[in-house]
Amino acid sequence: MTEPFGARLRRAMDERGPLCVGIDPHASLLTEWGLDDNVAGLERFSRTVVEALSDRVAVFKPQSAFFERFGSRGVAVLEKTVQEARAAGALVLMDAKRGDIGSTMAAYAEAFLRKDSPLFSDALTVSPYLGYGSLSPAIVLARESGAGLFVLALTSNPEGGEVQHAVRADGRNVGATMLAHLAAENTGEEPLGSFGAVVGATLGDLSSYDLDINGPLLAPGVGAQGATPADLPGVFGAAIGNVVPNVSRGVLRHGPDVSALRASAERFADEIRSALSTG
Ligand SMILES: O=C(O)c1cc(=O)[nH]c(=O)n1[C@@H]1O[C@H](COP(=O)(O)O)[C@@H](O)[C@H]1O
Repeated sequence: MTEPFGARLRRAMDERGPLCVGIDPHASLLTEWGLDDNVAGLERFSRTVVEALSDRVAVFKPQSAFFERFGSRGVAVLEKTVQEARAAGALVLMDAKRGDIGSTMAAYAEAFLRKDSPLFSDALTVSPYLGYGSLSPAIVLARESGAGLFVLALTSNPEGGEVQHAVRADGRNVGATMLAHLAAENTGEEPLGSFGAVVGATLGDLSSYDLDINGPLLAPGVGAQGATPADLPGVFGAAIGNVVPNVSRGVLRHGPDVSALRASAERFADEIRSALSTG
């Protein structure tokens, strides 16, 4: 049986540091890299990022939309990117933010979390806003495959609050409710549960939330969205040890030069390390 995602992630974070680099081939980045905004450019971009960083970052997070915009040939590049990154020793978190009624969610789970699927990834981002229970087919298959999920709880964008801060009849807000579901999912798991939350690094002090979910906290927003590694202890408090900060454009804008990409990722990794030690 495959070792559960949470255990594999914990080891990767301990060995390599917790940085997650996003593979987000924006059209503007392809142009900045001197590449054409087409499938060949997409392929070159993704391969360069994987080759530059797969021996040093804990996790890659390819953003599916940037591949889907090229249709089936873009998805073929995504498949190759996932497979090459995993073969090179990095974990892959597929950022596809899937969410649907349970019976359809089962098919999304098959696409990304069934071990022999062409897009099988170590973990998948999912949206719980059709109700946390609608995610249950993905949770079941993730457990079976030794994969993980990252559930959108408190997102980094300013618009997220209208949904996530909404207060329920029991007085708890929606984001806090998602965190509580995840804590229940991860109960008793060691060294770390496989069911993570997405919690933006841009959100400021989150001490009113219980972030102790015994699972990873994906923290997007570092770099282009304005958060810095030094902000992380103030945002995550005692949960800092389980935070996986994501940087996409902040690193990617340094390409296509491989050593510049590496230097940028190392800088973020160093800043994160010192934030963790002071946090
Ligand atoms: O789930 C995510 O990855 C995500 C959640 C969130 O709340 N905010 C957020 O920015 N993201 C993703 O994280 C990445 C952030 O990219 P940069 O702003 O370029 O670092 C993008 O791929 C977003 O889609």
